[in-house]
Amino acid sequence: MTRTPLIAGNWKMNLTYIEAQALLEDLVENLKEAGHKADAVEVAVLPPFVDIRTVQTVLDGSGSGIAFGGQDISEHESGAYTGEVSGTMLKALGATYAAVGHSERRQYHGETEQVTNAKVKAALANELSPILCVGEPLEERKAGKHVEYTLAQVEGGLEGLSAEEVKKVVIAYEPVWAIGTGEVATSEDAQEVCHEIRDLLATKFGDEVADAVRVLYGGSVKSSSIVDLMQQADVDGALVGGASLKADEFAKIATYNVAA
Ligand SMILES: O=C(CO)COP(=O)(O)O
Repeated sequence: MTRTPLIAGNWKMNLTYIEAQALLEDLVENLKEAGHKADAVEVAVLPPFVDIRTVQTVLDGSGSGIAFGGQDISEHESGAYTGEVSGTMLKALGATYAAVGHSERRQYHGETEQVTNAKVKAALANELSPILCVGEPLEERKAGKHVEYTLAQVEGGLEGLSAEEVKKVVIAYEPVWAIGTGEVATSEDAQEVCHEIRDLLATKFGDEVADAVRVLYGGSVKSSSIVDLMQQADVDGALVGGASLKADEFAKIATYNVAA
Protein backbone atom coordinates (compact mmCIF):
# COMPACT_ATOMS: atom_id res chain seq x y z
CA MET A 1 0.00 0.00 0.00
CA THR A 2 1.38 3.40 -0.91
CA ARG A 3 0.09 6.34 1.02
CA THR A 4 -0.41 9.62 -0.83
CA PRO A 5 1.53 12.27 1.11
CA LEU A 6 -0.53 15.13 2.53
CA ILE A 7 0.78 18.65 3.05
CA ALA A 8 -1.83 20.60 5.02
CA GLY A 9 -1.66 24.29 5.94
CA ASN A 10 -3.24 25.27 9.25
CA TRP A 11 -3.86 28.99 8.95
CA LYS A 12 -4.90 29.25 12.61
CA MET A 13 -6.55 32.63 13.45
CA ASN A 14 -5.04 34.50 10.51
CA LEU A 15 -6.36 36.05 7.26
CA THR A 16 -9.66 37.80 6.63
CA TYR A 17 -11.68 36.32 3.77
CA ILE A 18 -10.20 38.98 1.49
CA GLU A 19 -6.63 38.07 2.49
CA ALA A 20 -7.52 34.38 2.21
CA GLN A 21 -8.64 34.85 -1.38
CA ALA A 22 -5.38 36.62 -2.31
CA LEU A 23 -3.20 33.99 -0.61
CA LEU A 24 -5.06 31.11 -2.20
CA GLU A 25 -4.92 32.60 -5.70
CA ASP A 26 -1.17 33.03 -5.22
CA LEU A 27 -0.86 29.48 -3.92
CA VAL A 28 -2.69 27.99 -6.92
CA GLU A 29 -0.34 29.93 -9.21
CA ASN A 30 2.82 29.06 -7.25
CA LEU A 31 1.95 25.35 -7.15
CA LYS A 32 1.38 25.34 -10.90
CA GLU A 33 4.71 27.07 -11.55
CA ALA A 34 6.52 24.69 -9.21
CA GLY A 35 5.16 21.68 -11.10
CA HIS A 36 2.86 20.35 -8.38
CA LYS A 37 1.10 17.11 -9.27
CA ALA A 38 -2.06 16.68 -7.23
CA ASP A 39 -2.07 12.89 -7.60
CA ALA A 40 1.48 12.63 -6.20
CA VAL A 41 1.15 14.97 -3.21
CA GLU A 42 -2.18 16.11 -1.80
CA VAL A 43 -2.38 19.72 -0.63
CA ALA A 44 -4.99 20.99 1.81
CA VAL A 45 -5.69 24.22 3.69
CA LEU A 46 -7.47 24.66 7.01
CA PRO A 47 -8.83 28.23 7.05
CA PRO A 48 -10.80 29.99 9.80
CA PHE A 49 -14.49 29.05 9.44
CA VAL A 50 -15.49 32.48 8.12
CA ASP A 51 -13.03 32.13 5.21
CA ILE A 52 -14.22 28.73 4.05
CA ARG A 53 -16.95 29.88 1.68
CA THR A 54 -14.42 32.11 -0.09
CA VAL A 55 -11.87 29.30 -0.19
CA GLN A 56 -14.47 27.02 -1.77
CA THR A 57 -15.25 29.61 -4.44
CA VAL A 58 -11.58 30.16 -5.33
CA LEU A 59 -10.80 26.44 -5.47
CA ASP A 60 -13.92 25.41 -7.35
CA GLY A 61 -12.89 25.02 -10.95
CA SER A 62 -9.27 26.05 -10.23
CA GLY A 63 -8.14 22.58 -11.26
CA SER A 64 -5.59 22.76 -8.43
CA GLY A 65 -6.86 19.71 -6.55
CA ILE A 66 -6.35 21.61 -3.27
CA ALA A 67 -8.63 20.27 -0.53
CA PHE A 68 -9.83 22.19 2.51
CA GLY A 69 -11.23 21.61 5.96
CA GLY A 70 -12.07 23.10 9.34
CA GLN A 71 -9.57 23.78 12.12
CA ASP A 72 -12.13 22.34 14.52
CA ILE A 73 -15.59 20.77 14.48
CA SER A 74 -18.38 20.61 17.02
CA GLU A 75 -18.87 17.32 18.79
CA HIS A 76 -22.63 17.97 18.44
CA GLU A 77 -24.74 17.51 15.34
CA SER A 78 -26.92 20.65 15.65
CA GLY A 79 -28.89 22.75 18.12
CA ALA A 80 -28.30 25.15 21.00
CA TYR A 81 -24.48 25.25 20.97
CA THR A 82 -23.67 28.92 20.51
CA GLY A 83 -20.53 29.58 18.51
CA GLU A 84 -20.08 26.02 17.29
CA VAL A 85 -19.81 24.78 13.70
CA SER A 86 -21.12 21.33 12.81
CA GLY A 87 -19.80 18.59 10.57
CA THR A 88 -22.91 18.91 8.41
CA MET A 89 -22.09 22.58 7.77
CA LEU A 90 -18.49 21.79 6.82
CA LYS A 91 -19.53 18.92 4.60
CA ALA A 92 -22.11 21.10 2.82
CA LEU A 93 -19.30 23.48 1.81
CA GLY A 94 -17.32 20.62 0.30
CA ALA A 95 -14.77 20.21 3.09
CA THR A 96 -12.66 17.05 3.17
CA TYR A 97 -11.00 17.42 6.57
CA ALA A 98 -11.55 18.60 10.12
CA ALA A 99 -8.63 19.07 12.49
CA VAL A 100 -9.38 17.71 15.93
CA GLY A 101 -7.53 18.04 19.24
CA HIS A 102 -4.94 20.57 18.11
CA SER A 103 -2.69 21.35 21.08
CA GLU A 104 -3.96 24.96 21.02
CA ARG A 105 -7.53 23.64 21.44
CA ARG A 106 -6.43 21.32 24.22
CA GLN A 107 -4.39 24.05 25.96
CA TYR A 108 -6.52 27.19 25.55
CA HIS A 109 -9.99 25.68 25.31
CA GLY A 110 -9.65 22.86 27.79
CA GLU A 111 -10.48 20.15 25.28
CA THR A 112 -10.25 16.81 26.99
CA GLU A 113 -9.52 13.39 25.53
CA GLN A 114 -13.25 12.65 25.64
CA VAL A 115 -14.16 15.78 23.70
CA THR A 116 -11.45 15.04 21.15
CA ASN A 117 -12.79 11.51 20.72
CA ALA A 118 -16.35 12.83 20.27
CA LYS A 119 -15.11 15.29 17.62
CA VAL A 120 -13.31 12.53 15.72
CA LYS A 121 -16.61 10.65 15.68
CA ALA A 122 -18.56 13.76 14.60
CA ALA A 123 -16.19 14.22 11.65
CA LEU A 124 -16.51 10.59 10.55
CA ALA A 125 -20.30 10.70 10.90
CA ASN A 126 -20.25 13.49 8.30
CA GLU A 127 -17.81 11.78 5.94
CA LEU A 128 -15.00 14.15 6.86
CA SER A 129 -11.51 12.83 7.56
CA PRO A 130 -10.44 13.91 11.02
CA ILE A 131 -6.86 15.13 11.34
CA LEU A 132 -6.24 14.01 14.89
CA CYS A 133 -3.47 16.13 16.41
CA VAL A 134 -1.30 14.67 19.16
CA GLY A 135 2.07 15.47 20.70
CA GLU A 136 3.87 16.05 23.96
CA PRO A 137 4.77 19.22 25.86
CA LEU A 138 8.44 19.93 26.64
CA GLU A 139 8.33 18.50 30.18
CA GLU A 140 7.20 15.12 28.89
CA ARG A 141 9.96 15.05 26.31
CA LYS A 142 12.57 16.03 28.91
CA ALA A 143 11.32 13.20 31.13
CA GLY A 144 11.66 10.76 28.22
CA LYS A 145 7.89 10.15 28.26
CA HIS A 146 7.09 11.59 24.81
CA VAL A 147 6.15 8.27 23.20
CA GLU A 148 3.98 7.10 26.08
CA TYR A 149 2.23 10.49 26.31
CA THR A 150 1.56 10.74 22.58
CA LEU A 151 0.35 7.16 22.19
CA ALA A 152 -2.14 7.69 25.04
CA GLN A 153 -3.57 10.62 23.06
CA VAL A 154 -3.83 8.48 19.93
CA GLU A 155 -5.62 5.73 21.87
CA GLY A 156 -7.96 8.27 23.48
CA GLY A 157 -8.75 9.95 20.18
CA LEU A 158 -9.54 6.67 18.41
CA GLU A 159 -11.49 5.08 21.26
CA GLY A 160 -14.51 3.11 20.07
CA LEU A 161 -13.72 3.37 16.32
CA SER A 162 -13.83 0.40 13.95
CA ALA A 163 -10.83 -0.52 11.81
CA GLU A 164 -12.66 0.80 8.72
CA GLU A 165 -13.21 4.15 10.44
CA VAL A 166 -9.60 4.43 11.59
CA LYS A 167 -8.45 4.06 7.96
CA LYS A 168 -10.08 7.43 7.22
CA VAL A 169 -8.26 9.23 10.03
CA VAL A 170 -5.09 11.27 9.52
CA ILE A 171 -2.85 11.56 12.56
CA ALA A 172 -0.63 14.60 13.01
CA TYR A 173 2.27 14.31 15.45
CA GLU A 174 2.94 17.86 16.64
CA PRO A 175 5.28 18.10 19.62
CA VAL A 176 4.06 21.18 21.49
CA TRP A 177 7.61 22.49 22.03
CA ALA A 178 8.14 22.62 18.26
CA ILE A 179 4.99 24.60 17.40
CA GLY A 180 5.63 28.21 16.43
CA THR A 181 9.01 28.16 18.15
CA GLY A 182 11.27 27.69 15.14
CA GLU A 183 12.41 24.54 16.94
CA VAL A 184 11.83 21.72 14.43
CA ALA A 185 12.07 18.25 15.86
CA THR A 186 14.87 16.41 14.07
CA SER A 187 13.70 14.04 11.34
CA GLU A 188 14.78 11.20 13.63
CA ASP A 189 12.60 12.55 16.46
CA ALA A 190 9.66 12.77 14.06
CA GLN A 191 10.30 9.29 12.68
CA GLU A 192 10.61 7.76 16.16
CA VAL A 193 7.15 8.87 17.26
CA CYS A 194 5.44 8.45 13.85
CA HIS A 195 6.77 4.89 13.78
CA GLU A 196 5.47 4.19 17.29
CA ILE A 197 2.08 5.55 16.25
CA ARG A 198 1.99 3.18 13.28
CA ASP A 199 3.04 0.27 15.49
CA LEU A 200 0.18 1.05 17.85
CA LEU A 201 -2.26 1.15 14.93
CA ALA A 202 -1.00 -2.25 13.78
CA THR A 203 -1.42 -3.76 17.23
CA LYS A 204 -4.88 -2.34 17.81
CA PHE A 205 -6.41 -2.35 14.33
CA GLY A 206 -4.22 -4.61 12.18
CA ASP A 207 -1.52 -4.18 9.53
CA GLU A 208 -3.87 -3.09 6.77
CA VAL A 209 -5.05 -0.12 8.83
CA ALA A 210 -1.50 0.76 9.92
CA ASP A 211 -0.44 0.75 6.27
CA ALA A 212 -3.33 2.95 5.17
CA VAL A 213 -3.28 5.70 7.80
CA ARG A 214 -1.27 8.81 7.02
CA VAL A 215 0.85 10.08 9.89
CA LEU A 216 2.00 13.69 9.50
CA TYR A 217 4.60 15.71 11.37
CA GLY A 218 3.89 19.28 12.45
CA GLY A 219 5.95 21.95 14.21
CA SER A 220 7.95 24.73 12.51
CA VAL A 221 8.07 22.89 9.16
CA LYS A 222 9.77 24.93 6.43
CA SER A 223 10.95 24.29 2.88
CA SER A 224 14.44 23.78 4.33
CA SER A 225 13.32 20.91 6.59
CA ILE A 226 10.65 19.14 4.55
CA VAL A 227 12.89 16.97 2.36
CA ASP A 228 14.60 15.28 5.32
CA LEU A 229 11.28 14.79 7.07
CA MET A 230 9.69 13.19 4.02
CA GLN A 231 12.57 10.76 3.69
CA GLN A 232 11.49 9.13 6.95
CA ALA A 233 9.61 5.89 6.38
CA ASP A 234 6.70 6.71 8.68
CA VAL A 235 6.28 10.43 7.98
CA ASP A 236 3.56 10.82 5.33
CA GLY A 237 3.35 14.57 5.18
CA ALA A 238 3.25 17.73 7.24
CA LEU A 239 0.84 19.98 9.08
CA VAL A 240 2.26 23.43 8.50
CA GLY A 241 1.37 26.53 10.54
CA GLY A 242 3.32 29.76 10.02
CA ALA A 243 4.90 28.76 6.72
CA SER A 244 1.47 28.06 5.19
CA LEU A 245 0.70 31.80 5.33
CA LYS A 246 3.26 32.49 2.60
CA ALA A 247 2.17 31.19 -0.81
CA ASP A 248 5.68 30.75 -2.22
CA GLU A 249 7.06 29.01 0.87
CA PHE A 250 4.04 26.71 1.23
CA ALA A 251 4.21 25.85 -2.48
CA LYS A 252 7.90 24.98 -2.03
CA ILE A 253 7.03 22.70 0.87
CA ALA A 254 4.27 20.99 -1.13
CA THR A 255 6.59 20.42 -4.09
CA TYR A 256 9.47 18.98 -2.04
CA ASN A 257 9.39 16.01 -4.43
CA VAL A 258 9.85 18.04 -7.63
CA ALA A 259 13.46 18.39 -8.72
CA ALA A 260 14.54 22.04 -8.71
O1 LIG B 1 0.58 23.89 14.93
C1 LIG B 1 1.04 23.73 13.82
C2 LIG B 1 0.21 23.24 12.71
O2 LIG B 1 -1.02 22.77 13.17
C3 LIG B 1 2.46 24.06 13.52
O3 LIG B 1 2.63 25.43 13.53
P1 LIG B 1 4.03 26.08 13.05
O4 LIG B 1 4.34 25.45 11.72
O5 LIG B 1 3.77 27.54 12.99
O6 LIG B 1 5.04 25.68 14.09
